[in-house]
Amino acid sequence: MTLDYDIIVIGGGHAGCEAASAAARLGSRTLLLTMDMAKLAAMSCNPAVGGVAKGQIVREIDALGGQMGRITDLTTIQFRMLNRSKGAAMWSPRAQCDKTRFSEEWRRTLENTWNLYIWQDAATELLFAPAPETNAAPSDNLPDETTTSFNSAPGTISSAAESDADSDPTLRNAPSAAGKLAIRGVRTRMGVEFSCRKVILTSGTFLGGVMHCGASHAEGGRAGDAASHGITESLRAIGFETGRMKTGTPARLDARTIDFEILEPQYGDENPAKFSFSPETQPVKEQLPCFLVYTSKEVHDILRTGFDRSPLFNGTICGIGPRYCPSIEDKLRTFADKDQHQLFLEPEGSSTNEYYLNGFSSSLPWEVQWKALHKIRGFEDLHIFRPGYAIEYDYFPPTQLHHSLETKLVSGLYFAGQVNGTTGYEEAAAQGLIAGINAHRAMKGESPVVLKRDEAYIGVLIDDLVTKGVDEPYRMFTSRAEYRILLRQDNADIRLTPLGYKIGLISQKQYDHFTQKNTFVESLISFAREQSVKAAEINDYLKSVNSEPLSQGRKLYDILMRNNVTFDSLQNTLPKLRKFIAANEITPEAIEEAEIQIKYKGYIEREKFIAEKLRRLENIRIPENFDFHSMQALTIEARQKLSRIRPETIGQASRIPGVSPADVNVLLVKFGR
Ligand SMILES: Cc1cc2nc3c(=O)[nH]c(=O)nc-3n(C[C@H](O)[C@H](O)[C@H](O)COP(=O)(O)OP(=O)(O)OC[C@H]3O[C@@H](n4cnc5c(N)ncnc54)[C@H](O)[C@@H]3O)c2cc1C
Ligand SMILES: NC(=O)c1ccc[n+]([C@@H]2O[C@H](COP(=O)([O-])OP(=O)(O)OC[C@H]3O[C@@H](n4cnc5c(N)ncnc54)[C@H](O)[C@@H]3O)[C@@H](O)[C@H]2O)c1
Repeated sequence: MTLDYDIIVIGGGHAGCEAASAAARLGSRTLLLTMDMAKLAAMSCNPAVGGVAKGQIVREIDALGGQMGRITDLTTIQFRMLNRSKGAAMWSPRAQCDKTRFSEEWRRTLENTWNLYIWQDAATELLFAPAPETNAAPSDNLPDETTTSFNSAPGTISSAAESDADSDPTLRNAPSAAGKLAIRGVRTRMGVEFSCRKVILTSGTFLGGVMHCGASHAEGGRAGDAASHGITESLRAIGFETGRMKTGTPARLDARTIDFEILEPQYGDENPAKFSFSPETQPVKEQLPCFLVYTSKEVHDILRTGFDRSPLFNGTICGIGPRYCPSIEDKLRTFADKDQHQLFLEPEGSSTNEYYLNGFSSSLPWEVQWKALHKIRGFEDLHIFRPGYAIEYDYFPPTQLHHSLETKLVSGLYFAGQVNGTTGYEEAAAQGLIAGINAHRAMKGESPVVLKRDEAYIGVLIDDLVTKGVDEPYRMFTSRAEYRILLRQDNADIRLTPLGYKIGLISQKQYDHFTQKNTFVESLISFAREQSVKAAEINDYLKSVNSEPLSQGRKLYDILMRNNVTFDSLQNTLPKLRKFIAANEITPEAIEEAEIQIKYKGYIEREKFIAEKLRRLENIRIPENFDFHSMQALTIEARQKLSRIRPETIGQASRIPGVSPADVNVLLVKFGR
């Protein structure tokens, strides 16, 4: 018996859950095939969402109509806006989550998504067929009449998506049939064969997973889960490149055995914000503290006694590890002169005694971890639920993907998440969302959504992956983005919600909420532009915030451009401002947005100008099958790299490592207008 779906998502992690949710909500009959449905969107490592640059990604996911922000809000136990003291471009929301409730909330969401079916099993083989000459038309995608379906109800597609797709530059032309093979189905460990038109592979750290703790090593996708075999082999057999990467996690500790009285607490924000732009979630009400603890020379000395048995150092693990989330043994090597490292002790939930020790990731023998941890102040009587371990797994170099996240070798096959060499829940979820959207759009014969580098961190992430590839687990940083002032967490909705609405993921209600916020922002900015303020009215206030007093009246707008001057504090001084805000019921989010737009206007305009100038290169397309080897004027290295990556535009070609400005000029002479 064969079961048929439009789209099959393999893996119910952060990427797979977003992919399945998006594809089904857009109208594709979707199957989420995952090894354990009790662990949907499981947080394999730290129970936190967001942080520097990752928080911006979560806001973007939410603005496009994804779920991660909403589910984080529903399960937050501590919220902090990191980098508040820096400029708005650096503000990064971060939430500590209740790990169990996060996963449960995802399960509730997916189980109640129409058009989405879950099957608990392991995919062991991908099934291929010869690719049609061109991308299949929607009518070719009807299920085979001879196959059996659970439910034949057709999905609905937003009409806005269909009418506007071609006029929106974000929705680029679909790649034509991506090679000689097309995906046609999946076979599972239980021997079930599913047929489908699209597959999104999101199997995370599970492919060929091997876990290490000292000399002990065992197969597994993460602690408590089996590894997954068969997929890598079936892809390698048809020409995919694969590699090995590694990552690690720290010990989990029993709160009953920690002396919290002597530890330094770290509380959440007094007025916590939240991730989702939707009014349907609220900021966390009752927060739990994290705690700071510190290693010492004594702790380091004990850890060093295990180095010869650390699989990271004795050659047992050869995969490439994350430079930016190093293990404690890596830190001792890199910073050999430091006698102390700060660690964060984070609760894993509100109804568990389990604590996560952020910064102490390790694969040292468990007894070395145990002894060293007992020397940390506050941990003298510690009980450890489980020691830290490292894991090695297969990934697929992401230069094998189009920007749509469809593979270049197999039409209809998409990769998203850690299988693409990234690390982090947020990076995975973002890719899952885009792959889900694009697999659905390809089903309908519509062009893929490709976000540009000046539109979203998600655009930067995917462009970096497919253009530059990865030589270590890729995590997002603000420094990876050229246009940080444009890509702020506060304006993710302005950047992306119109697109989310257009493609059909943002509801009318949410869109109306968004337009209302914009109206508030604009009216407040206009008010500030129009209102003059007399020196006598405001000088006392200005002195109180260490700002130069006025010698004559000025527009409110000009005063707001100064440091330390905020709408909030000005409301007490200027009754007309207070009345305007109250009469128009302007929300705190809109006030904050208006203030950021006023304060950063000059910077924002400068970045927009540069982005516009450089966009010219993004719009010059390179023909799909162009023979770069025929261009003698290019360096040999450029010819090789361009032939391998096959950039779609001159902008993308210019970002490929090894393609010089001189090579770009050669391409411009050939293809420039
Ligand atoms: C030990 C460890 C430490 C980590 N440390 C951190 C950290 O501190 N912070 C952080 O952000 N990230 C960390 N990561 C990585 C983080 O877990 C991933 O980046 C993130 O979960 C990736 O999401 P994903 O959806 O790509 O894959 P995963 O979350 O790994 O999900 C993969 C899913 O696919 C399913 N699956 C796999 N193979 C198959 C198959 N053949 N058939 C059906 N289903 C399948 C699995 O059951 C699972 O549900 C760590 C991971 C591990 C294991
Ligand atoms: N192997 C992996 O895949 C892996 C392993 C570990 C971490 N990570 C990722 O890296 C991130 C950790 O990186 P990070 O150290 O830059 O943290 P972060 O991005 O969460 O926060 C940035 C900074 O905020 C500060 N901070 C404040 N409170 C904190 C708290 N309770 N916990 C942690 N930091 C806090 C720290 O100074 C930290 O450096 C995780 O959020 C995770 O996404 C990935």
